[in-house]
Amino acid sequence: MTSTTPFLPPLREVIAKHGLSASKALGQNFLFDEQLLDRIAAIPGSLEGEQVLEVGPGPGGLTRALLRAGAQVTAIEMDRRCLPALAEVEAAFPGKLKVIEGDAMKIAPATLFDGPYHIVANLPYNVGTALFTGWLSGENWPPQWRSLTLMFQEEVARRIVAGPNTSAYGRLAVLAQWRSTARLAMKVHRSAFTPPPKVMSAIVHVEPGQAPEGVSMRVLERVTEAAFGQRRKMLRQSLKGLPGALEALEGLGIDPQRRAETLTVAEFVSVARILTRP
Ligand SMILES: C[S@@+](CC[C@H](N)C(=O)[O-])C[C@H]1O[C@@H](n2cnc3c(N)ncnc32)[C@H](O)[C@@H]1O
Repeated sequence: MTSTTPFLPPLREVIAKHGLSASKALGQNFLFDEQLLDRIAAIPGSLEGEQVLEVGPGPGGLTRALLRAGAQVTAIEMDRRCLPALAEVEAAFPGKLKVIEGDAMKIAPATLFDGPYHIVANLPYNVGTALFTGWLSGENWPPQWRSLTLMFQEEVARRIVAGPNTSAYGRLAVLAQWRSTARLAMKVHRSAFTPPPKVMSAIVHVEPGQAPEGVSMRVLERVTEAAFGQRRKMLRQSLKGLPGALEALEGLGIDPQRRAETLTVAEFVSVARILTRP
Protein backbone atom coordinates (compact mmCIF):
# COMPACT_ATOMS: atom_id res chain seq x y z
CA MET A 1 0.00 0.00 0.00
CA THR A 2 1.33 3.45 -0.85
CA SER A 3 1.01 6.24 1.69
CA THR A 4 0.73 9.12 -0.72
CA THR A 5 -2.25 9.74 -2.92
CA PRO A 6 -1.78 10.46 -6.63
CA PHE A 7 -3.04 13.86 -7.80
CA LEU A 8 -3.50 15.18 -4.27
CA PRO A 9 -1.23 17.74 -2.60
CA PRO A 10 0.26 17.03 0.86
CA LEU A 11 -2.20 17.71 3.70
CA ARG A 12 -0.23 20.65 5.08
CA GLU A 13 -0.56 22.37 1.69
CA VAL A 14 -4.29 21.64 1.69
CA ILE A 15 -4.67 23.32 5.07
CA ALA A 16 -2.76 26.38 3.90
CA LYS A 17 -4.53 26.60 0.54
CA HIS A 18 -8.02 26.42 2.07
CA GLY A 19 -7.20 28.49 5.18
CA LEU A 20 -8.19 25.67 7.54
CA SER A 21 -7.00 27.10 10.82
CA ALA A 22 -7.98 24.56 13.50
CA SER A 23 -11.16 25.42 15.38
CA LYS A 24 -11.09 24.52 19.08
CA ALA A 25 -14.88 24.64 19.28
CA LEU A 26 -15.11 21.91 16.63
CA GLY A 27 -12.47 19.77 18.35
CA GLN A 28 -10.11 20.07 15.40
CA ASN A 29 -6.74 18.36 15.83
CA PHE A 30 -5.56 17.18 12.44
CA LEU A 31 -3.37 14.23 11.49
CA PHE A 32 -0.95 14.71 8.59
CA ASP A 33 1.34 11.67 8.81
CA GLU A 34 0.08 9.49 5.97
CA GLN A 35 1.89 6.38 7.21
CA LEU A 36 0.24 6.73 10.62
CA LEU A 37 -3.10 7.28 8.87
CA ASP A 38 -2.58 4.10 6.81
CA ARG A 39 -1.89 2.17 10.03
CA ILE A 40 -5.14 3.50 11.51
CA ALA A 41 -7.08 2.56 8.38
CA ALA A 42 -5.66 -0.97 8.66
CA ILE A 43 -7.00 -1.57 12.20
CA PRO A 44 -10.46 -2.83 11.10
CA GLY A 45 -8.81 -5.40 8.77
CA SER A 46 -9.18 -5.33 5.00
CA LEU A 47 -11.53 -2.54 3.90
CA GLU A 48 -11.39 -3.47 0.23
CA GLY A 49 -14.93 -2.95 -1.07
CA GLU A 50 -16.29 -2.28 2.45
CA GLN A 51 -18.60 0.59 3.32
CA VAL A 52 -17.14 2.98 5.90
CA LEU A 53 -18.63 5.88 7.79
CA GLU A 54 -16.12 8.53 8.79
CA VAL A 55 -17.18 11.23 11.21
CA GLY A 56 -15.30 14.52 10.97
CA PRO A 57 -13.01 14.05 7.95
CA GLY A 58 -11.70 17.64 8.27
CA PRO A 59 -9.14 18.19 5.50
CA GLY A 60 -9.35 14.49 4.61
CA GLY A 61 -6.19 12.79 5.90
CA LEU A 62 -7.90 9.71 7.32
CA THR A 63 -10.38 9.81 4.45
CA ARG A 64 -7.53 9.44 1.95
CA ALA A 65 -6.11 6.50 3.92
CA LEU A 66 -9.51 4.76 3.99
CA LEU A 67 -9.88 5.28 0.25
CA ARG A 68 -6.34 3.99 -0.37
CA ALA A 69 -7.39 0.89 1.57
CA GLY A 70 -10.17 0.35 -0.96
CA ALA A 71 -13.14 1.48 1.15
CA GLN A 72 -16.31 3.13 -0.08
CA VAL A 73 -16.49 6.12 2.29
CA THR A 74 -19.40 8.22 3.49
CA ALA A 75 -18.14 11.13 5.58
CA ILE A 76 -20.09 13.57 7.77
CA GLU A 77 -18.39 16.92 8.33
CA MET A 78 -19.85 19.89 10.17
CA ASP A 79 -17.26 22.49 9.14
CA ARG A 80 -18.15 23.72 5.67
CA ARG A 81 -14.67 25.27 5.31
CA CYS A 82 -13.43 21.67 4.80
CA LEU A 83 -15.77 20.91 1.91
CA PRO A 84 -13.56 22.23 -0.95
CA ALA A 85 -10.62 20.14 0.31
CA LEU A 86 -12.88 17.10 0.52
CA ALA A 87 -14.18 17.77 -3.00
CA GLU A 88 -10.57 17.40 -4.21
CA VAL A 89 -10.35 14.01 -2.47
CA GLU A 90 -13.66 13.02 -4.08
CA ALA A 91 -12.26 13.95 -7.50
CA ALA A 92 -9.13 11.84 -6.93
CA PHE A 93 -11.25 8.78 -5.99
CA PRO A 94 -14.23 9.06 -8.36
CA GLY A 95 -17.42 7.44 -7.05
CA LYS A 96 -15.74 6.30 -3.82
CA LEU A 97 -16.44 9.20 -1.45
CA LYS A 98 -19.71 10.80 -0.44
CA VAL A 99 -19.48 13.84 1.83
CA ILE A 100 -22.45 14.92 3.91
CA GLU A 101 -22.36 18.37 5.44
CA GLY A 102 -23.99 18.12 8.85
CA ASP A 103 -23.87 17.29 12.53
CA ALA A 104 -23.11 13.61 13.18
CA MET A 105 -25.04 13.88 16.45
CA LYS A 106 -28.21 14.34 14.42
CA ILE A 107 -27.66 11.67 11.76
CA ALA A 108 -28.40 7.98 12.44
CA PRO A 109 -25.72 6.08 10.47
CA ALA A 110 -28.15 3.26 9.63
CA THR A 111 -30.10 5.73 7.46
CA LEU A 112 -27.01 6.17 5.27
CA PHE A 113 -26.33 2.53 4.42
CA ASP A 114 -28.26 -0.43 3.04
CA GLY A 115 -25.85 -3.12 4.15
CA PRO A 116 -23.15 -3.49 6.79
CA TYR A 117 -20.56 -0.79 7.36
CA HIS A 118 -17.60 0.08 9.57
CA ILE A 119 -17.18 3.33 11.47
CA VAL A 120 -13.67 4.77 11.50
CA ALA A 121 -13.04 8.23 12.92
CA ASN A 122 -10.63 10.60 14.55
CA LEU A 123 -13.50 11.93 16.60
CA PRO A 124 -14.00 15.44 17.79
CA TYR A 125 -13.38 15.01 21.54
CA ASN A 126 -16.34 17.15 22.53
CA VAL A 127 -18.86 14.74 20.97
CA GLY A 128 -16.86 11.50 20.82
CA THR A 129 -18.24 9.78 23.90
CA ALA A 130 -21.85 10.75 23.11
CA LEU A 131 -21.57 9.35 19.58
CA PHE A 132 -19.89 6.18 20.85
CA THR A 133 -22.51 5.46 23.52
CA GLY A 134 -25.27 6.15 20.99
CA TRP A 135 -23.81 3.61 18.53
CA LEU A 136 -23.58 1.01 21.32
CA SER A 137 -27.00 1.57 22.79
CA GLY A 138 -29.55 0.07 20.40
CA GLU A 139 -31.81 -2.70 21.72
CA ASN A 140 -31.35 -4.59 18.42
CA TRP A 141 -28.15 -6.62 18.30
CA PRO A 142 -25.96 -7.23 16.37
CA PRO A 143 -26.02 -3.70 14.99
CA GLN A 144 -25.68 -2.89 11.32
CA TRP A 145 -22.08 -1.71 11.89
CA ARG A 146 -19.38 -4.39 11.79
CA SER A 147 -16.72 -2.51 13.74
CA LEU A 148 -15.88 0.82 15.37
CA THR A 149 -12.33 2.16 15.14
CA LEU A 150 -12.28 5.40 17.05
CA MET A 151 -9.75 7.88 18.41
CA PHE A 152 -10.33 9.08 21.98
CA GLN A 153 -8.38 10.87 24.63
CA GLU A 154 -6.31 8.08 26.16
CA GLU A 155 -8.10 8.41 29.49
CA VAL A 156 -11.47 7.77 27.80
CA ALA A 157 -10.02 4.87 25.77
CA ARG A 158 -8.81 3.29 29.02
CA ARG A 159 -12.29 3.63 30.54
CA ILE A 160 -13.78 1.81 27.53
CA VAL A 161 -11.47 -1.21 27.77
CA ALA A 162 -11.11 -1.26 31.58
CA GLY A 163 -11.64 -4.40 33.64
CA PRO A 164 -13.08 -4.71 37.17
CA ASN A 165 -11.17 -3.55 40.24
CA THR A 166 -9.63 -0.60 38.45
CA SER A 167 -10.48 3.06 38.86
CA ALA A 168 -11.16 3.33 35.10
CA TYR A 169 -13.87 0.64 35.24
CA GLY A 170 -17.41 1.97 35.12
CA ARG A 171 -20.54 2.37 33.02
CA LEU A 172 -18.61 2.97 29.81
CA ALA A 173 -16.66 -0.30 30.19
CA VAL A 174 -19.81 -2.34 30.84
CA LEU A 175 -21.59 -0.69 27.91
CA ALA A 176 -18.65 -1.39 25.58
CA GLN A 177 -18.04 -4.96 26.73
CA TRP A 178 -21.34 -6.67 27.60
CA ARG A 179 -22.09 -7.69 24.01
CA SER A 180 -18.97 -6.47 22.19
CA THR A 181 -15.24 -6.89 22.42
CA ALA A 182 -13.30 -3.70 22.95
CA ARG A 183 -9.55 -3.39 22.71
CA LEU A 184 -7.00 -0.62 22.78
CA ALA A 185 -5.59 -0.85 19.26
CA MET A 186 -3.02 1.95 19.20
CA LYS A 187 -1.70 4.78 21.32
CA VAL A 188 -1.17 8.05 19.47
CA HIS A 189 1.24 10.65 20.82
CA ARG A 190 -0.12 14.17 21.15
CA SER A 191 2.69 15.44 18.91
CA ALA A 192 1.16 13.55 15.96
CA PHE A 193 -1.66 16.12 15.81
CA THR A 194 -1.73 19.69 14.53
CA PRO A 195 -2.27 21.48 16.81
CA PRO A 196 -1.24 19.00 19.52
CA PRO A 197 -4.00 18.45 22.10
CA LYS A 198 -3.11 18.71 25.80
CA VAL A 199 -3.41 14.97 26.39
CA MET A 200 -2.40 11.69 24.75
CA SER A 201 -4.80 9.81 22.50
CA ALA A 202 -5.57 6.18 21.83
CA ILE A 203 -7.60 4.24 19.30
CA VAL A 204 -10.20 1.75 20.45
CA HIS A 205 -11.46 -1.04 18.22
CA VAL A 206 -14.87 -2.55 18.99
CA GLU A 207 -16.56 -5.51 17.34
CA PRO A 208 -20.07 -6.68 18.17
CA GLY A 209 -20.37 -10.07 19.84
CA GLN A 210 -23.26 -12.29 20.87
CA ALA A 211 -25.84 -10.45 22.98
CA PRO A 212 -26.58 -12.34 26.23
CA GLU A 213 -30.12 -13.67 26.13
CA GLY A 214 -32.98 -12.11 28.04
CA VAL A 215 -31.23 -8.86 28.99
CA SER A 216 -32.66 -5.45 28.19
CA MET A 217 -30.13 -2.75 27.37
CA ARG A 218 -32.22 -0.18 29.28
CA VAL A 219 -32.37 -2.35 32.39
CA LEU A 220 -28.62 -2.96 32.32
CA GLU A 221 -28.13 0.79 32.00
CA ARG A 222 -30.34 1.41 35.03
CA VAL A 223 -28.33 -1.08 37.08
CA THR A 224 -24.93 0.35 36.13
CA GLU A 225 -26.18 3.91 36.54
CA ALA A 226 -27.34 3.20 40.09
CA ALA A 227 -24.29 1.09 40.99
CA PHE A 228 -21.61 3.44 39.62
CA GLY A 229 -23.59 6.56 40.55
CA GLN A 230 -22.44 5.82 44.09
CA ARG A 231 -19.34 3.78 43.31
CA ARG A 232 -17.78 4.18 46.76
CA LYS A 233 -20.89 2.73 48.42
CA MET A 234 -21.73 -0.90 48.94
CA LEU A 235 -24.22 -2.38 46.47
CA ARG A 236 -26.84 -2.81 49.19
CA GLN A 237 -26.87 1.00 49.45
CA SER A 238 -26.38 2.01 45.82
CA LEU A 239 -28.95 -0.48 44.45
CA LYS A 240 -31.59 -0.17 47.13
CA GLY A 241 -33.70 2.24 45.06
CA LEU A 242 -33.92 -0.27 42.20
CA PRO A 243 -36.90 -2.59 42.75
CA GLY A 244 -35.83 -6.25 42.90
CA ALA A 245 -32.09 -5.51 42.71
CA LEU A 246 -31.15 -6.60 46.24
CA GLU A 247 -33.16 -9.81 45.84
CA ALA A 248 -31.35 -10.40 42.54
CA LEU A 249 -27.97 -10.05 44.27
CA GLU A 250 -29.05 -12.53 46.91
CA GLY A 251 -30.37 -15.00 44.32
CA LEU A 252 -27.05 -14.82 42.47
CA GLY A 253 -24.96 -15.15 45.62
CA ILE A 254 -23.38 -11.72 45.10
CA ASP A 255 -22.34 -10.21 48.43
CA PRO A 256 -24.25 -6.91 48.80
CA GLN A 257 -21.29 -5.51 50.70
CA ARG A 258 -19.28 -5.45 47.50
CA ARG A 259 -18.83 -2.21 45.57
CA ALA A 260 -19.79 -1.64 41.93
CA GLU A 261 -16.24 -1.71 40.61
CA THR A 262 -15.69 -5.28 41.86
CA LEU A 263 -18.51 -6.75 39.75
CA THR A 264 -17.54 -8.34 36.47
CA VAL A 265 -19.42 -7.44 33.31
CA ALA A 266 -20.98 -10.93 33.42
CA GLU A 267 -22.24 -10.28 36.98
CA PHE A 268 -23.86 -7.01 35.91
CA VAL A 269 -25.48 -8.89 33.03
CA SER A 270 -26.83 -11.56 35.42
CA VAL A 271 -28.39 -8.93 37.68
CA ALA A 272 -29.93 -7.16 34.68
CA ARG A 273 -31.28 -10.46 33.34
CA ILE A 274 -33.23 -11.08 36.55
CA LEU A 275 -34.61 -7.52 36.51
CA THR A 276 -35.53 -7.81 32.83
CA ARG A 277 -37.92 -10.73 33.48
CA PRO A 278 -41.54 -9.74 32.98
C1 LIG B 1 -10.15 15.70 15.54
S1 LIG B 1 -10.67 16.43 14.01
C2 LIG B 1 -10.21 15.14 12.88
C3 LIG B 1 -9.98 15.60 11.47
C4 LIG B 1 -9.44 14.56 10.50
N1 LIG B 1 -10.28 13.38 10.46
C5 LIG B 1 -8.04 14.13 10.85
O1 LIG B 1 -7.88 13.01 11.35
O2 LIG B 1 -7.10 14.92 10.66
C6 LIG B 1 -12.44 16.31 14.18
C7 LIG B 1 -13.29 16.73 12.97
O3 LIG B 1 -14.66 16.55 13.29
C8 LIG B 1 -15.43 17.67 12.83
N2 LIG B 1 -16.64 17.75 13.69
C9 LIG B 1 -16.73 18.29 14.93
N3 LIG B 1 -17.97 18.12 15.42
C10 LIG B 1 -18.67 17.43 14.48
C11 LIG B 1 -20.00 16.94 14.41
N4 LIG B 1 -20.86 17.10 15.42
N5 LIG B 1 -20.40 16.30 13.28
C12 LIG B 1 -19.53 16.12 12.25
N6 LIG B 1 -18.24 16.56 12.27
C13 LIG B 1 -17.83 17.21 13.37
C14 LIG B 1 -14.48 18.83 12.94
O4 LIG B 1 -14.85 19.90 12.11
C15 LIG B 1 -13.16 18.16 12.54
O5 LIG B 1 -12.98 18.22 11.14
